[in-house]
Amino acid sequence: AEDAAEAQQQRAQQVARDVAGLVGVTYVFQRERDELSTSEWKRWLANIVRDLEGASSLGESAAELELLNDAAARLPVLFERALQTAAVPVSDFERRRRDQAFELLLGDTQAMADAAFRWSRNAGDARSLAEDVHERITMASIACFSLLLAVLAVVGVRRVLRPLARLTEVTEALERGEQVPLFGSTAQDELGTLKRRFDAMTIALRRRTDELREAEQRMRKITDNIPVVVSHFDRNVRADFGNLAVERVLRRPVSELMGLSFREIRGDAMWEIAKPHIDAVLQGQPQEFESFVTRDGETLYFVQRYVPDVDADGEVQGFYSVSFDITERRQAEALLAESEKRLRDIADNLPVMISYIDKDQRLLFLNETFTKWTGLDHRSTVGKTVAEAIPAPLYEQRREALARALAGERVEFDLESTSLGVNRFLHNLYLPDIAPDGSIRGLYALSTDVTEHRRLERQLAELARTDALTGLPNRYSFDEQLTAIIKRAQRAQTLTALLFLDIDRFKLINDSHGHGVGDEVLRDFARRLLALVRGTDFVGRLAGDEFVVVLEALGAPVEAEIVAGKIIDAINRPFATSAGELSVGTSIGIAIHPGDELDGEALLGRADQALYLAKDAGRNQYRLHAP
Ligand SMILES: Nc1nc2c(ncn2[C@@H]2O[C@H](COP(=O)(O)OP(=O)(O)OP(=O)(O)O)[C@@H](O)[C@H]2O)c(=O)[nH]1
Repeated sequence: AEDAAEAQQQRAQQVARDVAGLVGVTYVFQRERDELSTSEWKRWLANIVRDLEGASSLGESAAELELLNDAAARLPVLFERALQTAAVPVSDFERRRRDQAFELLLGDTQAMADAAFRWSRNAGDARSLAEDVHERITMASIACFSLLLAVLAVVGVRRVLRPLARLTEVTEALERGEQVPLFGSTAQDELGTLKRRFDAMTIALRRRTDELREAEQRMRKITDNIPVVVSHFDRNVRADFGNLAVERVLRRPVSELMGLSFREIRGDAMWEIAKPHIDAVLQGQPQEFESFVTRDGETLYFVQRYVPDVDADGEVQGFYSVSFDITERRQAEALLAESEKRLRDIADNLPVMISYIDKDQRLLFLNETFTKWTGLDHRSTVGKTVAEAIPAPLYEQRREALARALAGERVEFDLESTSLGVNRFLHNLYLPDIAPDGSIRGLYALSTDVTEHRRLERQLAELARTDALTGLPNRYSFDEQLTAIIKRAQRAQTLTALLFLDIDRFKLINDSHGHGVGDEVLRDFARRLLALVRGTDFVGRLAGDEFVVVLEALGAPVEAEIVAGKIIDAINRPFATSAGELSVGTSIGIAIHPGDELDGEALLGRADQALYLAKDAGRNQYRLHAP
C-alpha cells in the first residue's frame, strides 16, 4: 500500500510540475508569441493530457474531486481565450482585447496550477495517513489523481481524453500548415462546446491560411514578373520566400532553398560580406550595399537592399532582400571608361589644344597638349572658370569669342599669345555644345599652333612682293603701295611725285656682254637709286629695265626734278661689272600727283608719257609731265 501511495504521490508531483511548467511557458508564450514558445506551450499541455491518461488507468472514482472539477470546467474557456489571442490584432482596440484575453488565460492556467499544487499537498498529507489507515490510503491515492478524476467525473475518461489527444494532433497538423477536418460536434455538453470552439479556431486559422496563401500568391505573381531578385529571411536568417528571379540567378529551384540558412544558400564568402548588414537590418536599420554572384565563371553584380520586416508591435520578424542586377550597367561603365580612355589618348596625342568649357565658362576638360602649351594641368584647373585659369590679358583676347560661342555661334579666329615664354599664333575654333532641346551646354575649344604656317605665309607674301634680282619691291607691291600712297596724299593734301625710269639702250648691254652682266647692271642700278632717296620714299622695279621712285610730301614739283637730276648724275658714274667698267644712262618721266582725285594708274600713265618724251629728246634726261 505504501508503494502504491509512493507511486501515486510521484504522479501527483509530476502533474504538479507539468501544470507549473504550463504556467511558466504561458508567461513566455504571452511575451514572445513565437513558434518556439507556442510549441512549448502545446508540449506542456500534451504532458498534462498524458498524466491524465496515466491516472485514468486507476479507473476509480473518488469523493475529493471537487477541487479539480473546477479546473476541468475551465478547459473550454481556456480554448476560447486561446482563440481570441490567436486573432491577429489590427487595431489598438483589438490588441488591448488580446492582451486582456492573455491575462485571463494566464489567470485560468494559474488557477489550474493552484489546484494541482493543492492537490499534491493533499497527496503529501495522504502519505502520512497511509501508515495508519489502509482505507484512507486508498482514499488519499485517489485524491492524488484528482485532476484526471475530476475530468472523469465530469465527462468520462474516454470521451474527454480521446478528443484532447486529437486536439493536440490537430493543433500540430495546423501548425505544419496542413488542412484539418472540423469536429462538427452538435453536443450541448462541455466537450461539445469545446469542440465547437476548436472548430471556430480552425476555421479562423484556415481563413487566415487562405488569406496568407492568396497574399503570397499575389506577391509571388508580382515579384516573379519584375526583373529584381526578391527574397525573405526570418529572424533566424532562414529563407522563407524567394521569387522566380532567385532561380534564374542561383540556378536552383526556390523550393529547394526554403528553410535553408543564408550561409547555406550563399556560401561563406558572401556570408562574411552580408553578415554586418544582416545584423543591422535585424536591428531595424535598412541596408544597401553591393554584392555579387559568381556562377560558371561569370560574375553578376547586384545592388543589395535589406528592408526590415516589422510586425504590428514594431518587432523585427525578419527581412526582405531586394537585389537589382547591375551587371550590364557595370559592363557598360567599363566599356565607357575604356572608350573614354581611348578618346583621351587620342586627344592627348593630337598637337591641338583641346578643352571643354561649360556655359558658366568653367573648364571641364583639357588635354595633354593644353598642359604642355600653357602649363595648366587637368587636376588643378578643371572646375575653374577660364578667367580664373588664364592670365587676364589672354582672357581678354578670348572673351568676345567665348560669349559668341556660348550664344550658339561657331567662332573661328586667330590670335597671337605668349605662354610659358613661347609666342604662338593660334588658330582657334569654338564649337558650341548644343543639347537636344536646343539649349547651349558649353563649347569645345580647339586651338592649333599656326606659328610655322604663319611664318611661311609671311615669307611667301614677301616673296610675292619682292623682285628676286634686285631685292626691290616688284610691280605687285608697287600697285599696292601706290594706292596707299595716293590715299595718304589725298588725306594730307600733299604733293607726291612718281618718277618712271628706263635704262637707256639696255638691250645693247645684254647683247654686247651677256645677260649676266645685264643683271649686274640692274642690281647696281637699284643700289644707286636706294642710296639717293629717303628711307620713306618708295623704290621699285616694275619689269626688265624699268624702275619707279615715289617721293612723298614734296614742298614743290621742282624738288622731284632735283632728285631726277641727281639720279641721272649717279647713274652716269661708271658701272663696275665683270666685263669691265660700263657707262650707263637713264631716262626719267616725272608725274606730280596734285593731291586731288587722280588714281595710281593715271599717274603712272602720265609718268610713262613724260618718259617717252625724255627718250624722244635724246635719252639720259628727265621730263616733267605737263600739268
Ligand atoms: N639682263 C637682263 N635683261 C633684261 C631683264 N629683263 C629685261 N631685260 C632686257 O632689257 C631690254 C629692255 O630693252 P628696251 O627697254 O626694250 O630697250 P632699250 O634697249 O633699253 O632701249 P630704250 O629703252 O629705247 O633706251 C630687253 O633686251 C630685255 O631682254 C633682266 O632681268 N635681265
